[in-house]
Amino acid sequence: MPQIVTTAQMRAIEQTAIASGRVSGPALMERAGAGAVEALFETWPDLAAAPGRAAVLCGPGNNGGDGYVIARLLRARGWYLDIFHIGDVRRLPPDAAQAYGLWRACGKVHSLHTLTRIIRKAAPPRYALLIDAGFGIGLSRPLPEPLRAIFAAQSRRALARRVVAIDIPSGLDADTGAVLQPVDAPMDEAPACAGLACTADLTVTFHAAKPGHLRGAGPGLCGKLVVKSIGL
Ligand SMILES: NC(=O)C1=CN([C@@H]2O[C@H](COP(=O)(O)OP(=O)(O)OC[C@H]3O[C@@H](n4cnc5c(N)ncnc54)[C@H](O)[C@@H]3O)[C@@H](O)[C@H]2O)[C@@H](O)CC1
Ligand SMILES: [K+]
Repeated sequence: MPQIVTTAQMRAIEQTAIASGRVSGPALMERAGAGAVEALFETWPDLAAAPGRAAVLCGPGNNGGDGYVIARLLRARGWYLDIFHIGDVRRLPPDAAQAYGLWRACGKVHSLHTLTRIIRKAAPPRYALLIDAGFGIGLSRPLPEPLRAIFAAQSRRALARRVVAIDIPSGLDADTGAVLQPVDAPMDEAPACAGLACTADLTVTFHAAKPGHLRGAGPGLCGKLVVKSIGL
């Protein structure tokens, strides 16, 4: 596997593999989800031994699809899952929609606003794990406000004991390592405190690291970086 690929190179590698008929998009997504679960249990064996409760943030693209695969695999291992979808599930792209459909045979999906209400309560539930499958290499603009409030709360460890980011922490540009800043972002706060990006303890990426994991704000937001093969 190469050590670093840009987002354009990653998309080209995936498209070539899919076009050759060697693998399908949904199969790649299954491999990504399985790789993420493997990495998190390798990193935290205590979580493999004692299933707990996890919150999964699922975004509007294929990163969200990875989240639905992971939720299904964790449920099969005895975890309780609270799934929060960012956006409208009816607009998911095809591979992610398929992963969503398979999850819906196992459990419910809540809107992101439900989690916003939970974090406003005096004593929010502390999840064993927060899974950030919000945005991956397709992030194109600053994070929406409700998600920023959730990541700001998590920067105070208010929500979960551990955070795993799928492919890249949401809010971080995978090519540049920059945190995308909205015009109303507070200038005097660090990106994590302002919720402009997810601060992870573990980031699981696929095939190869992306430049943004290793540059700029990347190392500070990714935590431990694990690269998993998806057979490309
Ligand atoms: N079959 C596949 O396509 C596979 C995809 N993979 C996963 O898919 C990811 C890439 O998927 P996508 O290209 O769909 O990209 P993303 O899932 O990162 O998100 C793209 C979507 O989010 C929207 N968006 C971007 N920034 C936003 C913001 N700030 N607020 C609201 N909406 C925003 C875009 O308009 C687009 O609809 C990878 O990072 C990886 O996690 C892996 O599962 C491997 C297989
Ligand atoms: K992510």
